[in-house]
Amino acid sequence: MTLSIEHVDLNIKKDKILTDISLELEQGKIYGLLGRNGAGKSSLLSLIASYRKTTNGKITLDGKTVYENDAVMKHINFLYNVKDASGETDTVKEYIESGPIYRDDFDTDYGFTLLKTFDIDKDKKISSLSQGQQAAVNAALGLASLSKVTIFDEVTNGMDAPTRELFYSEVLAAKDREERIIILSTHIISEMEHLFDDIIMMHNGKILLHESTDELLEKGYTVAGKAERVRAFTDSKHVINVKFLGALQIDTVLGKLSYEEMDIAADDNLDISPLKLQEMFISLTNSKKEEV
Ligand SMILES: Nc1ncnc2c1ncn2[C@@H]1O[C@H](COP(=O)(O)OP(=O)(O)OP(=O)(O)O)[C@@H](O)[C@H]1O
Repeated sequence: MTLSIEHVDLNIKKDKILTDISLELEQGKIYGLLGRNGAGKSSLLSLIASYRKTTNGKITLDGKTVYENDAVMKHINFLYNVKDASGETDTVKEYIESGPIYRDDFDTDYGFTLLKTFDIDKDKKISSLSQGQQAAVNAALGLASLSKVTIFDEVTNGMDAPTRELFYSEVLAAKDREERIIILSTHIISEMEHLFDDIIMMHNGKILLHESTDELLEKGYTVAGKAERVRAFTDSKHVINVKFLGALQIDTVLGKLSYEEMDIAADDNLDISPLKLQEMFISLTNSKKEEV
């Protein structure tokens, strides 16, 4: 199964929201969709879910057009946080039980198991749940509908740390069990980095990069130590980020280190660590962009 996005533009009135987006997403992978506020993540996701029509270009699942095609759209599930659930009259139980009405791949038993996992009282009204509990119910709906393409747009917002951890485990299990395409858009990068097979970074309505997480993080390293020693070590290198923690300087560098350089770093008491996705994201989405 392949989800293809080909040369997609989205204009709203005179504003160019998305420009020439092309991506190919494969089954059995979790994609981390990253971008600063307003980068265009939700806009792109709403096009994949057929909530909007592309201005140009096309989106297909296994070659079949997604937009206004019920046979394809039923395989795509888009979960996002509802800002105001005060109008919801259903209980959590009724909400989960109505899942199969909307999605024929909905696993009601799994939905109830997830409620227990997330410690949600199924007899409570949706409108009476806290923000984090509503987010957990939303996540349960997305996981329990076994859609081939499952999109979670910042669904962890409001969840506490233990609930987020439980959600991450369920996402990983769902990917392995059903070989889904799972797209997670998030700002909690460092915490979710381990989930992502691939990273898609967006900036100003365009794709900045799409790479496997492993390959991306092999493109550089960080050097930490006494400021003057770090500066001397990275002087002729491609530094994309500099951070200070007290007397410690931490440089993020693109490129590979030779064995000789590693020996020099060790002699200078410098700590060399793998690249961190969050540091890379911050520097790449600064106004002054770097090529990777
Ligand atoms: N209905 C709309 N009308 C006009 N502009 C819109 C509309 N929806 C979104 N935009 C604009 O499109 C751009 C991308 O918004 P989008 O919500 O896709 O970003 P995002 O990456 O999801 O941001 P965030 O991380 O803040 O949720 C923003 O500049 C936003 O103002």
